[in-house]
Amino acid sequence: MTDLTLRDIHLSRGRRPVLNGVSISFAGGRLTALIGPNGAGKSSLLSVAAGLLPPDAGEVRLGGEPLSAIGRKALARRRAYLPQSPQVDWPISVERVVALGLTAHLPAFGHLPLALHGAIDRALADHDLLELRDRPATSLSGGELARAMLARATVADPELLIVDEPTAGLDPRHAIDAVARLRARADAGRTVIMAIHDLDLALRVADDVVAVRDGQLLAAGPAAAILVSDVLERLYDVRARVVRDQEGVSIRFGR
Ligand SMILES: Nc1ncnc2c1ncn2[C@@H]1O[C@H](COP(=O)(O)OP(=O)(O)OP(=O)(O)O)[C@@H](O)[C@H]1O
Repeated sequence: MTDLTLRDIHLSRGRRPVLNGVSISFAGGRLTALIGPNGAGKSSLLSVAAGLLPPDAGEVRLGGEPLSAIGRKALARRRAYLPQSPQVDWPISVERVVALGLTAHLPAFGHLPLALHGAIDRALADHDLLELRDRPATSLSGGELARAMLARATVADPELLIVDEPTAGLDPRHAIDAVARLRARADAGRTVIMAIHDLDLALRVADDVVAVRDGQLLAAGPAAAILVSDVLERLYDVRARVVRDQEGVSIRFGR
């Protein structure tokens, strides 16, 4: 299993400091939820963790190796990243969108190897996309496109999976299915990190929670220790109550 470690990360965007000395380790085989208010720096942190945005200072290591020392193709084979608002700019089929997630595993020329067809079929089925496989991705609804993009990010079963708001735009059934599949990937030994605003879903599946505010870590640890009133009130500046009943645990916010 592969750990991802960030050490003393500093990042400015448009001259504004957005990450100020973030150090954190994401353990292999665990699902970590990254939470925090709008503009806290979650997406920036995930982009740095994925090796897509070089930090101004600090270092990211994957399995002990600096990301900067891992070749681009090798990194593309080992990690997948789902951006916050993915887009498709031209009308390729849903099946082709999902197949793009296998690009780093393909020979440079020739047909898609038969062995990879099964992975595409599984990803389409997992994300309830079988009936949409031949539709142009540009014709999908917001939630359907979000599912196609999640299928693309997961089709190669990467050892490091970084997803930015994977449930945004999904209805309750698809959102629950999506986080359950992320949970299953962590159970299979992958390192899974998701930024998420739906804390009830985070409570349901996350092993660990990392709370970020103003570009700094406010708290990090096991989900049950971080998703508590005191931490959530300091994180979001609203009243927060963790409610336990026969249905399970949920979080209620109020002002
Ligand atoms: N391309 C950019 N240029 C300049 N500033 C940026 C850029 N992208 C993000 N920022 C700023 O960086 C800060 C952190 O943004 P980031 O997207 O990482 O926050 P976030 O925690 O993911 O927020 P949200 O919950 O709203 O998605 C914000 O102040 C944002 O305005």
